[in-house]
Amino acid sequence: MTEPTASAPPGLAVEHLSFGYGAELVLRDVTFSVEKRRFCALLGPNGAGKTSLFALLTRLAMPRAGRIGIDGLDLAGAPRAALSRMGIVFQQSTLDLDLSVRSNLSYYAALRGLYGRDAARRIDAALDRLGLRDRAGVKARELNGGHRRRTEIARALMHGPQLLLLDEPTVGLDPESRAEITRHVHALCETEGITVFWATHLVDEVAPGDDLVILHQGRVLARGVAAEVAGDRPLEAVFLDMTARSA
Ligand SMILES: Nc1ncnc2c1ncn2[C@@H]1O[C@H](COP(=O)(O)OP(=O)(O)OP(=O)(O)O)[C@@H](O)[C@H]1O
Repeated sequence: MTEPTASAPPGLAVEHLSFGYGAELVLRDVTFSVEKRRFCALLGPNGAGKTSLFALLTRLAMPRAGRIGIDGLDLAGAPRAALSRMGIVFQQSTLDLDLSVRSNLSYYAALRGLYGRDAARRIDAALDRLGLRDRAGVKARELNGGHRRRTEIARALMHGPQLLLLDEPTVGLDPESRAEITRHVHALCETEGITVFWATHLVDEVAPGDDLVILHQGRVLARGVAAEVAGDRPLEAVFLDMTARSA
């Protein structure tokens, strides 16, 4: 995790961000940055503010204070250009269950202004990336939870984003599918060279070499490489201690 430099802006920069739904703030002076092509886990218990932060990153909500940079672009100043660099997987599934995997991707491609051969090529590439080519014709309703999530990740990558945001993408999955999706996205980060920002409340989804931001009650309690944040103790114990201490 590095501070921004003039030559290489971070994939994601969050600076002094504050936000609340009413009088009370649910994000307070949140600051961190993620270097390009890194996997960063946003780890926080229920109610920490993870989904609220995602709402700000995707401009579904506006901050009270602070700034968000995407690949060197200011999200408030150049929202279209900044958003076009992002792929997003929300916590709640947004697949049309009555459409096939391919049709779900085609529909989304059209929304992104992608048609014809270009769209077909991108869809095939996205299906291959997520190991879904043999399920292209299957209705989303007939997929298991893990394959539905993979379809959403494939869809989020179709327009070639530099930054992939995932809000608790393994919620509701069985342990095997959860481990598989977590592994898959870590691999994508390496092979595709994209920056990944992954929200979770589950410590076992964080690899020792990942960047890590621990969020609790709207505040950043720790940030850095996960192994360094953990030190010589298991990350789970450090996380539980930190969140209990600040409660
Ligand atoms: N629409 C809303 N109106 C008012 N308060 C809200 C709203 N959405 C969230 N909150 C509150 O904001 C705080 C942060 O919630 P948020 O959903 O961002 O946390 P989270 O880390 O994503 O939690 P979870 O893992 O449970 O989804 C919580 O106290 C929550 O009750």
